[in-house]
Amino acid sequence: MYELKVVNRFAAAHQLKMVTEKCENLHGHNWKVELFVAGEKLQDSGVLMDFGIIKKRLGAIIDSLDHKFLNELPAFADANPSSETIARYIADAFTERIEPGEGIFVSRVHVWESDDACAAYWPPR
Ligand SMILES: Nc1nc2c(c(=O)[nH]1)N=C([C@H](O)[C@H](O)COP(=O)(O)OP(=O)(O)OP(=O)(O)O)CN2
Ligand SMILES: [Zn+2]
Repeated sequence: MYELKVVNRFAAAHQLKMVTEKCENLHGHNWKVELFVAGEKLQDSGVLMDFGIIKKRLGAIIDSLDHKFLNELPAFADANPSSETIARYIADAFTERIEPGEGIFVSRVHVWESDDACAAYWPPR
């Protein structure tokens, strides 16, 4: 099995209900996202998938979050925009962009809310 990781970042605002009182106030973070894709078989070129393609697809997803008020996005209509649900959203959105026959899957997404706090999501397979 091979696993690749690409990294991206976004800035956004959110409010979190039912976590701690201070989190209910409107505030923002500079999130860091690490997306992992995995697969068994390399292409003839010796790569699992070109990093450039993965970065471009992740970039489009990050654009949907960057400089947004996350609570207002349809993706978080039913869920607090926590680092956990952001990681799940990114994993699901990337999985939708994988084309048949590409032979990869999203193995993990890390979402760092600060330098010392990170949520990891492993999509079910
Ligand atoms: N499991 C999670 N816990 C918390 C999340 C989360 O997404 N998942 N998010 C928050 C809030 O976003 C909050 O803004 C972060 O607050 P806090 O962890 O207190 O961060 P600080 O930068 O204020 O760090 P301190 O160490 O408390 O100064 C909360 N929890
Ligand atoms: Zn926060």
